[in-house]
Amino acid sequence: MSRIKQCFAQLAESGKKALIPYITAGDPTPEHTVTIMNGLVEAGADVIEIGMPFSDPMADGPVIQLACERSLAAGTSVRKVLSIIAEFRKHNTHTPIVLMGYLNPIEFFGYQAFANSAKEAGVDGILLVDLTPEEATDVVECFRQNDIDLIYLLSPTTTPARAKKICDLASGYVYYVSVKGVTGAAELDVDSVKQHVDSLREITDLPIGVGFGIRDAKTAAAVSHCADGVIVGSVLVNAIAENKDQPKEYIADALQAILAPMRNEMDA
Ligand SMILES: O=P(O)(O)OC[C@@H](O)[C@@H](O)c1c[nH]c2ccccc12
Repeated sequence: MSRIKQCFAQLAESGKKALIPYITAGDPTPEHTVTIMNGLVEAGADVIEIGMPFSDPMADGPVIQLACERSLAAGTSVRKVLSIIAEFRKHNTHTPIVLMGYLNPIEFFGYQAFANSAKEAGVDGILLVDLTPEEATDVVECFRQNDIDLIYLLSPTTTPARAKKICDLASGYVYYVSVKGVTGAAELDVDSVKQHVDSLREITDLPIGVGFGIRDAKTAAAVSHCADGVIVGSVLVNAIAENKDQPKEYIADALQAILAPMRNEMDA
């Protein structure tokens, strides 16, 4: 059983929901990332979503765009991201890692080579923002061969027919994007999220994670009541930006101070 599947199964058994923080790898520098990841686990992360920095992150708002810039300026490459994950895996073999990114750098690296190296580094899932299900066949095969789960995005405007097609390709979990727009959205309507998640339940048995616009413990808890997991990005990435000149342990603490209350409120 994949690490992601196992994680959601264990959570379901104990009546809990997955807390999935997102950070951009190499932000502010590659030397920071493992320490920050350890902090996220300590604060109660069940899965970690790691972004591969990209120069044109079209689904991202300003907060994550700037994180990509900091990371690229510090020399983060695809290979570097994988070595960061391998480093984390030396002492953590239980937390599933989902790599999030855009197609271009991976196409350049080579899909097969990337999928093989990702597996070797300890990656469990991959979320490629601009991979449409129509184009997916070859790419999907490279990841399948390596038992890497394919996480797909579904949005408020995805039709039921398309959602079904996407869910049939997906494994691990599906990611419901709570709002139309980019990451770091200000407002999220819990009632509308619940309605959409309920209708997705008729299409798929996969766990459903919800992300975009979750920035406080109250919202995280409210969303977790109608989904299987919550994904939290920009509020954490913003805390990295605000503390980027501090020691890495200090940054890790700042992120824990945001994530731990979410964990508490979700489990309450
Ligand atoms: O930042 P937010 O609003 O908390 O949303 C999570 C999101 O950042 C993370 O999952 C993510 C970062 N970049 C993305 C690109 C597409 C979809 C999702 C993402």
